[in-house]
Amino acid sequence: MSPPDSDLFEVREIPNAGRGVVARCDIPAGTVMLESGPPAFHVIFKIYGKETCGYCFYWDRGRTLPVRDHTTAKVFCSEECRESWIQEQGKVGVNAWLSLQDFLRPRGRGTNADEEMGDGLKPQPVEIERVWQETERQAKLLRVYRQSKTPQTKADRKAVQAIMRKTGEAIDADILSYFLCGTLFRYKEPTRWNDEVSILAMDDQPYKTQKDLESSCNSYLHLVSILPLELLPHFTSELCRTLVRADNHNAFGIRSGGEDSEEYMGYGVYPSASYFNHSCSPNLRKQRIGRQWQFTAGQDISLGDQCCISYLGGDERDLSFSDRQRRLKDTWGFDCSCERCANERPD
Ligand SMILES: C[S@@+](CC[C@H](N)C(=O)[O-])C[C@H]1O[C@@H](n2cnc3c(N)ncnc32)[C@H](O)[C@@H]1O
Repeated sequence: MSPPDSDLFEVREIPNAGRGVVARCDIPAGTVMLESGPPAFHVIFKIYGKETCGYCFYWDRGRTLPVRDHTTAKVFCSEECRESWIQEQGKVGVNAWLSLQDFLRPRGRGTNADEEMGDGLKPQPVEIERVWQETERQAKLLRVYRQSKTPQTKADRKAVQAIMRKTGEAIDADILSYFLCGTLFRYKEPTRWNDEVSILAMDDQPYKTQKDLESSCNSYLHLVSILPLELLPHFTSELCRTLVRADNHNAFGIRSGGEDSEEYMGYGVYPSASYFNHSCSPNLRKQRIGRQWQFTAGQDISLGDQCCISYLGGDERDLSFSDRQRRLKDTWGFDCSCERCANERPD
């Protein structure tokens, strides 16, 4: 279990910023430092689902793409991408996406991506634990119900129906997709899950509101009720909780055009790219090329320098010290300790 390593950089502890990437040698501007490979797990929001290639994330200015798979509701820019997607998902994966689509289709079930997730305080760890424990209790009933070969008691059936009724009002296609993608990753790549995902920086308070927490718990119950039985033992509340905790600190936005483009189509976690800390004057540039991110030295970097990207969007880099600090705290939950902030911090 170790972070990525290369001839150009190593991952080290950085004062006040956890681990970070440090140059192992002098690196000339323009050097490609890292290509991340595809995301371990990601989501393309439902509203962009018909316009974004399910494999390579190609987006043609909102036009519908030519290759459509009606059963899984995925679209692709080419037959080749469709074939690659099918191969990557495997039989179990394709079946799982079919089950999800069957669940979503009849009721035109939607997305909360752009919806107000409600006001209120961030749930604290104790409250998060309580809600997930209650959810797990309900999930156990659902699992027994689905796996049981013997007829259920009337009371059990009623209990299961009550759970599904309760959760049925609040269905979030985006969280469901994200959880399913993460589940398939762990199912297919258990070693990478242990070595790369479980060691990422995790957020202990990842839910913005109580409603946000409930959406996650409901999505877990929905998937317990519909996933192919083969996947069920691999799909746990612990997995869902890790996916949410990891995405808050590590996800990269998947945008349509350049890095700062307006169309925010989804997000993904790329473990090898998760060790770049933020700087308000970054020395790396990042660019999404299809399914992966490429990180390039934006200037000459000296041996021992920390290699940083910017977590802020285009114009945000011009914000004042206090506005940048607020933005990073609100969105990412940390007090920026980069060199520029240290220099601009009023005494
Ligand atoms: C993608 S991770 C970067 C790697 C992380 N430092 C680690 O130890 O795994 C993002 C997290 O790193 C920390 N971080 C990144 N840039 C920082 C900065 N400029 N100042 C303080 N903390 C920072 C924050 O905790 C943030 O949520």
